[in-house]
Amino acid sequence: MTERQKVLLTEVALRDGSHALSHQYTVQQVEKIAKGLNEAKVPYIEVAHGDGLAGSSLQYGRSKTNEFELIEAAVAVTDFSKVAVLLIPGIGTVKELKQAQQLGAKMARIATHVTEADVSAQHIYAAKELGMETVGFLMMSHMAEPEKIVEQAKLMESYGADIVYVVDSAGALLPNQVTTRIKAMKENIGVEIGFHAHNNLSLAMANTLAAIEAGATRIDGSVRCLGAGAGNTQTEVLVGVLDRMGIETGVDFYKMMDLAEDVVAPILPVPQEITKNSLVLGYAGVYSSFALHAQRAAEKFNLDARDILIELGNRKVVGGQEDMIVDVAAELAKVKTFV
Ligand SMILES: CC[C@H](O)CC(=O)C(=O)O
Ligand SMILES: [Mn+2]
Repeated sequence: MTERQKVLLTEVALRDGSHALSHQYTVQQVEKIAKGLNEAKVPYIEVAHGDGLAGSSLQYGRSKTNEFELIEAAVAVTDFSKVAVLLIPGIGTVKELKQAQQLGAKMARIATHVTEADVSAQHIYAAKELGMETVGFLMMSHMAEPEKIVEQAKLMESYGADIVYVVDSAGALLPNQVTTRIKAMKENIGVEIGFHAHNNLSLAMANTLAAIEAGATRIDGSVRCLGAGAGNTQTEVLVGVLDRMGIETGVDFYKMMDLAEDVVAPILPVPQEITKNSLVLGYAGVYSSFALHAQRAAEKFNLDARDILIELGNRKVVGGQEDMIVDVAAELAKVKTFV
């Protein structure tokens, strides 16, 4: 009998999904969701502020609950799933990484802009020293050609990353662009390859399947697609689709659907959908977590948030440059008063 192709899933609703809830998760909600994911046998559950460890701030949005309490709560209810944390060097530090590891986090995902992998060295070394499975997470991968991504992935591999992810932070990639990126990595790097999608152009599932077909074996999903912008690839749907394709995830399809419907849906302020602002994120290639900030700036300056997002895309603004959102809005408002 031939062995079934396997993919390992990381659930990001308790990290990327935090954006959809304006970082207002409570310990009770995290306990319930993590328990359900554990029972459904999801291999990894990421828990942190939406912008990673230490992201709670005026710039990125304040968390309702200290993320270490949330990590502790997730670890306490999981005996199968491993808890992962995400860290952007410069926002989070080795100190927070150590704290998360001491609380029981087993995987560290170190995220950098796709052309700045060199800033991940210290944090990847530290995560490996702490005995954590370590992922290099190349954000905004639509902004670099496959050759550049390979070069950056090789750097992360050289620092000790066990896995390197292509991250479609803006939900801007088209399936053929995912294929060329993952294929180039597959041909040139020796570690496992992962893929993280956003659904702004309604392509999260198609892009995820393209990534798997091209050789990705680590895939991110989010229950009810909770995540920044239009959210991520919907985990419970992905589990069903992969099963139909004969690809094994080890995740219990019925338990994932029940968790989505009975536990996650009731806590959502509004269902996650492709709104006009999230569609424009994908269209203009803008970091998904900018949508809510752009909406607030639009209200303040009496503008259409789409115009702000398009201009941010023109200027190739990247994660970490949230302060540019208000600057761009102010400039657009000034131009508007002069015409
Ligand atoms: C933590 C920053 C960012 O939201 C990571 C991510 O999920 C992405 O780039 O899509
Ligand atoms: Mn994301």
